[in-house]
Amino acid sequence: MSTSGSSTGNGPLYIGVSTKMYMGYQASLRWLSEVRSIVDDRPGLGTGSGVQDSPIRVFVIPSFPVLEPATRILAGSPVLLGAQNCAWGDGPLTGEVSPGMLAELGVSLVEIGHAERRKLFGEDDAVVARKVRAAVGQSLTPLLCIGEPERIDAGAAAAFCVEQVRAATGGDSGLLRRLVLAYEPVWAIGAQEPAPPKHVNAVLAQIRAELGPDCPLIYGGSAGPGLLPQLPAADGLFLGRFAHDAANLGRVLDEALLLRQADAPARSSSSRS
Ligand SMILES: O=C[C@H](O)COP(=O)(O)O
Repeated sequence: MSTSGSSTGNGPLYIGVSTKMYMGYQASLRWLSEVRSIVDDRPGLGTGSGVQDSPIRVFVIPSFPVLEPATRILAGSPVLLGAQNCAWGDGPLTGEVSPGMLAELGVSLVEIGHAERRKLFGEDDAVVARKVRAAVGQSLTPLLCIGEPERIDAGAAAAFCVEQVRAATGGDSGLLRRLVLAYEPVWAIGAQEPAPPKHVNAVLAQIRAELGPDCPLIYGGSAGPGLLPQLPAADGLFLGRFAHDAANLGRVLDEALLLRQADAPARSSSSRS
């Protein structure tokens, strides 16, 4: 999946959902079928063959055992398939899933460094960095999750996140260009409400100023309908619980389509100049 260039303002918006471990196998399949219908009902999202031209990149990240049937449910649609984690390689890593196998399955992006992996499964910066390289080595796009653990001011939060990105990439700008960054303040994950838009916009703007325009930067943490229009600094949303009702994903996609339609005249005139 090509991610080149920042999408803020005129590039694609990334709208994705992880099911985490909230759904069983059958429920996941039903949800994926609903997502498929919701996307099919919105021709502005494009088709599977035209995904690189679509103004919106939709992705879903179900549990590992669901990935293979997901490829059939989503076949021909523009929805990209992601995995919630990967190993740092293959071989003697019992119980893990290699990036190579994910690529073989048709997965195009993989979450790395989610706050729950860092906190509950002891993934430190070194492990995250190994996974990022392993994923890129198999042409997967790492969806690198970053975010401050506690409520702190926007400047300190952005500095924390930039350090996480540098640790994950070793400062390699070529690697940075291969990522999608998901800013998820840990304190806003699993909460009633997302982080305040003012905080999110300030953190995203400062991360962007530090890292440059080369990779999409999206927001996650209790996100749902109504949030995206309040986040002009975000290149999209990474949704959890509030999109497990697939109708809410539809609402967010409508908001994303409206935003990109509103941008279209500016985009076409800037492409002429
Ligand atoms: O994976 C998604 C994010 O961690 C957000 O999850 P949430 O919306 O349920 O807080």
